[in-house]
Amino acid sequence: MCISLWIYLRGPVQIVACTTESIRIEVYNRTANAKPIARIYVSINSTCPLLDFYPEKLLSLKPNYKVQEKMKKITIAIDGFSSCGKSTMAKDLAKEIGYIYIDSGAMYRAVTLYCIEHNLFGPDGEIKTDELKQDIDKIHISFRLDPVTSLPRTCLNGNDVEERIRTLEVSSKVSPIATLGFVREALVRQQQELGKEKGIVMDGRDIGTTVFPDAELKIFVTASPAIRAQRRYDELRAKGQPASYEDILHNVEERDRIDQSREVSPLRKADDAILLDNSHMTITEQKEWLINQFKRAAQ
Ligand SMILES: Nc1ncnc2c1ncn2[C@@H]1O[C@H](COP(=O)(O)OP(=O)(O)O)[C@@H](O)[C@H]1O
Ligand SMILES: Nc1ccn([C@H]2C[C@H](O)[C@@H](COP(=O)(O)OP(=O)(O)O)O2)c(=O)n1
Repeated sequence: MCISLWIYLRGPVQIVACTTESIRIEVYNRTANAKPIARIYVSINSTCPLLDFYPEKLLSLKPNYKVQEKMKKITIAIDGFSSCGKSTMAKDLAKEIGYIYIDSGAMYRAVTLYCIEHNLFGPDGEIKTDELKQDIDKIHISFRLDPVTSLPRTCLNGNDVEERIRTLEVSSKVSPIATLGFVREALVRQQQELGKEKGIVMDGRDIGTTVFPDAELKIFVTASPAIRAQRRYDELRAKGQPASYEDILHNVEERDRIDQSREVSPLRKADDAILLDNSHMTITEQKEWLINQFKRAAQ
């Protein structure tokens, strides 16, 4: 078993719970303060050794405590099609209300990057499933908080891979990886562990249906494939990464197809999810819309 923790500790630390399955640590201000400024959950499970931790309160530079304090702590699931703005919305909301934000897609992307780097794709793009199964114990995913942006950065076996998991190569290989039952089982367990205490916004494909079926607020986001491809194209160009609109559109459509048709936890709207088509909404408009949904659900 291997445990690695990276966190900027800003105060006294207290281990509040320690079982054979998990350790829960709270970090306090040096000044007397009843509330922890960070909570870290580390799950230890020999069949699922992927580790995650999240310094909760450090996520928010200025969380809107006024909104949060008088409301109940809930779970927010944001699912939907590729590149429609799920993580943008989820991050914006989490910052506003001081919740944990987890990008579950980043976890599938990190497993994909591991496969690329360890030659676990065959010449025709087929996954060497048996070898990946053997290696799954060696894949450690965690989130490290960026001290400048206060947003989580994805780490794979201790290395920051936040940029490398966003390339078109990873995007084009991630959907087949996400169809594998044993990969999904390992990641879903981790995601559920992270959300045990509520106060979390998680985005992905199966959050409202499989990971948190009891979430108090479920959103299902969509936008037209052309608009989604354009958004991803603009993003890659802005980062100075080479991009072809046609390749991205093809990738978006192909991933939609695989995500919707896979056997395990296919992408679908939960019956109790609210549908949002943000094709013609600005980022600010969708943020305001989502905050209103939160206020209603957390009352
Ligand atoms: N309403 C919007 N209008 C224009 N661009 C948007 C909107 N929402 C998100 N974006 C941009 O679209 C791109 C994809 O958004 P992202 O949040 O990464 O999508 P997802 O998490 O669904 O894959 C990002 O560059 C983001 O800034
Ligand atoms: N909960 C999740 C999250 C992502 N996935 C899969 C499906 C997606 O094609 C990949 C990558 O997800 P990601 O959210 O990063 O993809 P986009 O940002 O929408 O392009 O992972 C999944 O199967 N289940």
